[in-house]
Amino acid sequence: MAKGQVMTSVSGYPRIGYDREWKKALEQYWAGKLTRAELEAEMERIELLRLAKLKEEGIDYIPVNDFSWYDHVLDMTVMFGLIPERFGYEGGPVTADLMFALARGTEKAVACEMTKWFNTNYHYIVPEWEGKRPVLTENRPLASYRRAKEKLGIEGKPVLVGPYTYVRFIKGIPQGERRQVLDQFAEVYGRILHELEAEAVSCVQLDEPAFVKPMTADDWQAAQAVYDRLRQAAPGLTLWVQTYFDSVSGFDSFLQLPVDVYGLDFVHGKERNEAALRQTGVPAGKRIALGVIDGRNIWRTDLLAAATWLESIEPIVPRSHWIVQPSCSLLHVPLTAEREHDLPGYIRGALAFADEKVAETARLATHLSQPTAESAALLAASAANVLAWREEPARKRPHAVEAVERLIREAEAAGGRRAPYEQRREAQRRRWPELPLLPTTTIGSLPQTAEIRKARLRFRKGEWSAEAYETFLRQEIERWLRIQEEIGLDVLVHGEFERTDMVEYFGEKLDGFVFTKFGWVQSYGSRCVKPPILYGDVAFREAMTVAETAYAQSLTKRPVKGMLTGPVTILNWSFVRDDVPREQCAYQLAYALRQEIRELEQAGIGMIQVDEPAVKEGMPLKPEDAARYREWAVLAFLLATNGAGPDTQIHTHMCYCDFSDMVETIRRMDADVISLETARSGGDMVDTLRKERYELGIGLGVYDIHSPRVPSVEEIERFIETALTVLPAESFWINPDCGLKTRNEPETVAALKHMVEATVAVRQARSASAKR
Ligand code: MET
Ligand SMILES: [Zn+2]
Repeated sequence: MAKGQVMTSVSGYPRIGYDREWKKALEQYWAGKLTRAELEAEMERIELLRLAKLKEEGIDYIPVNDFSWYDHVLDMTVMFGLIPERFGYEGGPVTADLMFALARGTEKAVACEMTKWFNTNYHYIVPEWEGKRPVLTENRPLASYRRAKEKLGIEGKPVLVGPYTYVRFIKGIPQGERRQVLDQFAEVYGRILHELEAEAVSCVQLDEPAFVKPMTADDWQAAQAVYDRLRQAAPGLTLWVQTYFDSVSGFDSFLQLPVDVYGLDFVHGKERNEAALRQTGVPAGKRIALGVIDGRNIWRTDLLAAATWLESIEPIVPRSHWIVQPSCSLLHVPLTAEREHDLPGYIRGALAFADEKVAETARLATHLSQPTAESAALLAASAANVLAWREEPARKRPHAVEAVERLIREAEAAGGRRAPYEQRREAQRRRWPELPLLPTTTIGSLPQTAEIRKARLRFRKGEWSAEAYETFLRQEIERWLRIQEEIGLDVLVHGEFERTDMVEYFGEKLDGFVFTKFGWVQSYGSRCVKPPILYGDVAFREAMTVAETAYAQSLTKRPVKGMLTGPVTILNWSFVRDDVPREQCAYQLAYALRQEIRELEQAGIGMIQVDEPAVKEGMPLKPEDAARYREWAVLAFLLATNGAGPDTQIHTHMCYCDFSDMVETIRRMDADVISLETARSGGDMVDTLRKERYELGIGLGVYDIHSPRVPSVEEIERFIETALTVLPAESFWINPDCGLKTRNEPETVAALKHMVEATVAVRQARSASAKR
């Protein structure tokens, strides 16, 4: 007997297409190889294909308007006519070219900023506030709804970034005006919803992930006011407010919003959401969208466990009021695991990308609506599959696990740190007595020319032998060593020419990772990444970076810095197994890197950089979870590095990091030298350093590597002088902001020359004034 129909939904679906045809179309259009009409036709084809797919899978609430030509936040900005002055917009419809201009910049106008969408690797275009009232240039959700209906007969569910979250993202709203701005947006959202209601749209989803971030009583009051207005604007429309990526901050307030469906994440932040749900209940008649399938990760769900859990909340919300769905938009996972034939069967069988997750959602709801022998068997098979995966012997490396446990125990007993910094500094000074004050260096990668990329590809495809490839790499290393010496840099690098990507490179050389063929995920605009998959225990196989680094060192008397990617960064830029705690994986990675550091030391490499650019982005969304994360992130870094001798100089590097909230964590990482990106926030950094004395070695990025512009000697000099007002010269290093792989050779050489010239000038000025 049916206990009530359980509905299914999807919050969003990847837009890039099975062969990344979305990316290809965009890039061809930008290159002038596709007309506007051709682009439009291709985009529509891709959009309809995904809708048809969701329909075929039997999803009840099919998202429309989540599809975008670039970024869904930018779509909202365009819809509101929020075009910054510098783009010369004069009102009216916003063309696709103008939209692309905001995202990519033009000769006359710099692009809008881009930033990470919560703690994902998706980046959105940041809206800017210049005081102009938002308007409705075009009801885009309505247009998407009509397209789906006319072309496929689908009654789609328009998805929009909700007003509260959208306004929270706008940068430049003056203090104290946020409420008023929110009001203006509430009016425009009201019009959109009103028009959707008039079209007889049955249901609209407003995404409010900002509700999982800290929310004060005032914040909730503001949110309540907006939703009251939306309710008035469209009294008969089913309003669905969707949260994800963590638990809602303020469950009671959330449930007071005058909407019909409350969407909650029951994967990330599950314990808190569940406890609140059990405690508070759900107002009678309201429906609840239950995100029980992990939308962020790539593993299959134990559907039997999910069904059992759902049944446990039946006393709180009747089954007929459930909507089952993935925990968030599927934008963050690849499209299908079906084509990954090169992976071992036991891994492929454990994977669920977007399409598999959609199928899981449907399967779960079918069983819950009307259990049959067949549906029950499918659920049982799913549970058996997950169990087998958990027990799969090929994932287990007991020796590594044991060694890691031992290491942690030792670290805990000994405090985890190396010899005291002063002692290390002395040992390092003795090792490199010739190192001048304000040593100059780079962050690791040097320009990756088309020729280098071609060579790597040829080698990968088997067109080049290992010898031919190695000869090529050696030539390139040698050529760049000479260039660096000639520029006059003090600490040299080999250049990372052998690496396509700083995480992939290590993943390929460690046990415990696999790589997909088609597992692309959108990172920003047309750019897609293919994250490695950490599927089992990680273990060191053999030296990963010694050959190139030692070769570089053999060519010069100056120190060559070895380059490793840190444990937390490898973790945060991969899809990670979810059957053991994340920190466990971080420690295993750390142990493998620790062995690599040993190998480097034995090969005579004395300076080793362990890059951790992604520490900040793994930070939990809730402040109350941050301390634990910092704790294990620091421990992972220490486990990787604290085996190094006192006269080995450990460097680390972070870009994308707000030094002021990271300084304590950075200090505890105890690296001898950290290099930070500063050029774009130079002033702030200096301010922070004034307040927060930093005792260990620190390199400040003295120029922005994201732009082709070559900085002048004078401006670098000025920057160094300013920094010297807050940093002791003895601990200050000079470097660019980040790696140079995206820059070309002439601009790199010119910029580095200026950097060295500026440093020399500062050194001379100091010794002159010291003599006086
Ligand atoms: N060593 C790396 C490089 O120079 C660090 C990059 S941080 C994103 O490319
Ligand atoms: Zn960097």
